Amino acid sequence: QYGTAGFRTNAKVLDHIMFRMGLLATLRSKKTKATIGVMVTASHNPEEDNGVKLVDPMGEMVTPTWEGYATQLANAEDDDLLMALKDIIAKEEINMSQEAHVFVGRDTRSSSASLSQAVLEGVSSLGGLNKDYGLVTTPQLHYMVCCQNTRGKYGEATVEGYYKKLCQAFIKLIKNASNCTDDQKHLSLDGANGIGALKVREMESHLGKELQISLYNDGSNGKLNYQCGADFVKVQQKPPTGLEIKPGERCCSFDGDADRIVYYYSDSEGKFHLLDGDKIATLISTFIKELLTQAGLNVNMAVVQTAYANGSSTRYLEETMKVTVKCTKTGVKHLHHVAQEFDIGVYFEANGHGTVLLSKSVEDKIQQLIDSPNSDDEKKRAALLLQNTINVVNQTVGDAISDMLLIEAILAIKGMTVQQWDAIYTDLPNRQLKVKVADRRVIDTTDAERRALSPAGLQDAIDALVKKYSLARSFVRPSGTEDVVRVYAEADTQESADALAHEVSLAVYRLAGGVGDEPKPLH
Ligand SMILES: CC(=O)N[C@H]1[C@@H](OP(=O)(O)O)O[C@H](CO)[C@@H](O)[C@@H]1O
Repeated sequence: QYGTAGFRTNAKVLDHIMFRMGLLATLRSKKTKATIGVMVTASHNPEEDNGVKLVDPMGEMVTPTWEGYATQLANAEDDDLLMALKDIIAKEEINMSQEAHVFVGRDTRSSSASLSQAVLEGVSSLGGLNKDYGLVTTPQLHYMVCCQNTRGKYGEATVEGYYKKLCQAFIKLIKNASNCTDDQKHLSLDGANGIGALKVREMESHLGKELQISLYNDGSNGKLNYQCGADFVKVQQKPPTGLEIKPGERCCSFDGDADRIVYYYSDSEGKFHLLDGDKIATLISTFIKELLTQAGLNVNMAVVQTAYANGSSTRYLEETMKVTVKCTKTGVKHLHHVAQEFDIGVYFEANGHGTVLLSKSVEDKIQQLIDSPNSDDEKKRAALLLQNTINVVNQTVGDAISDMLLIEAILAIKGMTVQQWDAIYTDLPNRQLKVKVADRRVIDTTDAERRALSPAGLQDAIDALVKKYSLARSFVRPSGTEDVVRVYAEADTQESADALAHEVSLAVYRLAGGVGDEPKPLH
């Protein structure tokens, strides 16, 4: 039901672009008669400084038409702005006397205050009504927009309401964890020097003693996402700077706007182990599946992944867990929509962005079990656990805070250590690389981006390279957020994954118009 459309630029984003995003959100609100959110936030790449995300309850902002309007407005010269607005109003048949409501949030970068001010001015200039939530995480703004558009059914549209909803559910869940020691209640958290760190601090008083968080990279001196945060940890496959990692201890990293999370630990030999979005999806879906069985509920559940999901996770889910797995294009908007097609859809990108969606009919069935005098104790317990799971989850979008609470609760209830969770299946070694090309649009893909249709010969070259290695898989796709082609490879050993990724990068460089120096081998 929810979608975001990102708008980013490598150049310094000027206030006037933000002003125009305020105009766009106002038009969208008038068109849909719903509240729209605008989040001013950086991308995960510390070099790409500014961005804005539009939170749209109709999920329509993600269609090419509205993305096109965003570009049209952002690029219009001052003299043409009125024309561009009139054009959109006419095409969308927008009734300008309709009220408009826009919620605005921002992250902790020093530029965010003036950028969000520009958004607010854009909204006011078209007569829209705005509410400035100030410093919030992206998923918190999504939550507010949802509460507003469901007239409070989803919760209370305040930051306090968000903490209360999630923490109360977490505390109810954790009551089912017997023999949880203080050690197990401890978590080290890398806040990516971003808004998530501030918000976790704010939330702590609601958690009581049930979860003890040591916060690192809390923004007091480091730079947002720089050598820390979920994306750095996932791509570099190493711990963030600024976090003291003690052997065996459970750690996690948020990204800068707190919509992604990854877990990790280092073993007694100092080897780093990453538990990414695929491991998270596996843990959550297994937990929910067990509860559904205990509650005697037969519902249609699926895990939604992208091509970046580790092959081992897909195999484990399908073959061992007998869970339906779907693969979509990269980008949460794609995963979210596919997850909605199921009674329960657990979706995660490998990078740690994801959540769980539950249909109204499943929620009703769970409530009936809780209310029914005929349910036995086991069924009732399972149904209550499912209900509190639903309440701890932010169903509007992937949310690092909510995911963290759910994961912590599951580990405590199952009495599972991070090592046991990691041992559910073993990731295939993998490598992600980037290749610069003159025009990344020359690469066209199909089959959820797993196969390249163009340029000619590229897919054949990849197929031939993959054949050289065992358990290997590789694909390339143009990034949607950076001017690069991304290369992914996995294989039975790290050396093979690295070699395959390098060879595929060379094929891209040669067949898709690489620029600059030829990619060099990793070793
Ligand atoms: C491989 C990878 O991590 N890709 C990321 C990245 O997209 P690209 O289209 O690959 O640039 O940014 C997206 C938005 O944050 C995120 O949804 C996606 O998963």
